Amino acid sequence: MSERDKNSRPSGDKKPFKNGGKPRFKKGGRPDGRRDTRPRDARPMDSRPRDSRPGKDIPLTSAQMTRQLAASAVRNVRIDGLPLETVLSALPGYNELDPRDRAFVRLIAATTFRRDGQLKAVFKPLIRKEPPAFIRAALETAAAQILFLGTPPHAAVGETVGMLKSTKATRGFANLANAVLRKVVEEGSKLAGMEAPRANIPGWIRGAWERSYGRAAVRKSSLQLIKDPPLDLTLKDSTDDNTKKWAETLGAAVIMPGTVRLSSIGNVAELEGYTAGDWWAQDVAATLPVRALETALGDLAGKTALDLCAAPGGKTMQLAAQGAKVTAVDKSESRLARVHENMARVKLDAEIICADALEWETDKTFDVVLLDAPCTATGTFRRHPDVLHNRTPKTLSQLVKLQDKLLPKAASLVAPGGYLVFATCSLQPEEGEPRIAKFLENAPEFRRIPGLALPGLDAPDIVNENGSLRTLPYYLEEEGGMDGFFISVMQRKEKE
Ligand SMILES: C[S@@+](CC[C@H](N)C(=O)[O-])C[C@H]1O[C@@H](n2cnc3c(N)ncnc32)[C@H](O)[C@@H]1O
Repeated sequence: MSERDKNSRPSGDKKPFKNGGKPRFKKGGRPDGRRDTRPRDARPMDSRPRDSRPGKDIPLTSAQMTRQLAASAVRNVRIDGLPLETVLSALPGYNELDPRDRAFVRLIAATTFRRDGQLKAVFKPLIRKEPPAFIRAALETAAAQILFLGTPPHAAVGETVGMLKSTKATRGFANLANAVLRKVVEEGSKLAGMEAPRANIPGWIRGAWERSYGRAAVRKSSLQLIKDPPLDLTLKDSTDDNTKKWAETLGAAVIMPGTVRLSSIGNVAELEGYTAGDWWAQDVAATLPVRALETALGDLAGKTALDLCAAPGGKTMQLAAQGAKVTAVDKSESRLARVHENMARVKLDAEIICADALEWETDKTFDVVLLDAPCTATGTFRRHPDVLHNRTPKTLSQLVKLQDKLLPKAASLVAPGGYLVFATCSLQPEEGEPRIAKFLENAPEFRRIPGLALPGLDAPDIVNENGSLRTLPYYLEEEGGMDGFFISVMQRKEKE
């Protein structure tokens, strides 16, 4: 064993997973004993189970590697509470895979999250003692391939068992995995079929949705979770003629003027119009905050607009395409890099500022302030099923507190007579109406603009009893659904 391997092996513990698969060094510490001071999402994530012993490992084949990466991704999303994309790109080996293998790893992990409740139901009668988290993830990802992705069972079982055998720390679970996965091949379809798709939504989230939107709405929405999501494109020129032209060019459906839909995501950068900057990818629901503003104002051309929390820039592009003079603020430098890229590609201008919105100071006020607030993003589960598994009631309450601070700050930057839009891509009721009610209690200079019509969108019940817009994932059901969004438009009095 090399010096490095000796150092990375936690001392005094010879049995694999004695502690349930948790890292054997102190939380926040590193195997060499020094404290890792980097932020959690900046630390490298190991694709191996954390207490594996590299010196004894057998090299993985590429097929085994894809299974190991998928299982590691599922485990790490659950344990570290980070987005799947962040976890994947931090896994050693992932970025070096060819694009097809990368897509397969992502598909396996996403399908595991989409089918969470059904997979739990499959394993319940098959596993007596809960295995460590990585082993559990390896079993679930293998079952997702067998039951939902059409992978030949012998390949899914063989590669998973081979992958477990290759590492000393997981070798002891290879026989168990082999036996359990063979049962999955025999009985899995029946067991999965007995569980309703709504069980794929974690209980605490499902309960909140059912209380707010009713059981039927949640059942219908859960059917969107198990489907491949479509791809919506927002057109820079949103006229009817241009919308029809792009629908024909791309073989897409018209969802509303300015939005066309392709039935699957594919490689966006290869589509006609991407390089020329004629459109950008954006779910139709995410376009509604700016469309609601347009309805309230009539015309955005020449108005000053502040897009607070702007990255990656979907709404900045919309505002600029409508002729507004846009200032875009976000605190994430890496996400703002995407705003710069996007604005350059679509050939639109905005002043782009990297700052914490709560601390950012300016003498200016704006005709329009759009606060697309940081939120749990549970409304985006069609494209990001991991959001249902890396959020907790604690993260929800932290985000609500942040929203309660950001709203008055955004309001302070609205000119007299100007408009304030609050939006979240969340289905959690706490991240919608109660935030507006709380804000308005202390801001009598603002009033709601209720019941905004959205021309051309064929989704009923979009305006709630308070006049806010609330979209649910099963709207546009036949066409592939839409993200869950909450949107409220308010206006500041001319004189106070
Ligand atoms: C929902 S996303 C915004 C999506 C964006 N409006 C769009 O349409 O593409 C929320 C953004 O808020 C940013 N953010 C979170 N807290 C912030 C803060 N205190 N100040 C500024 N930006 C913040 C995050 O970096 C993230 O980019």
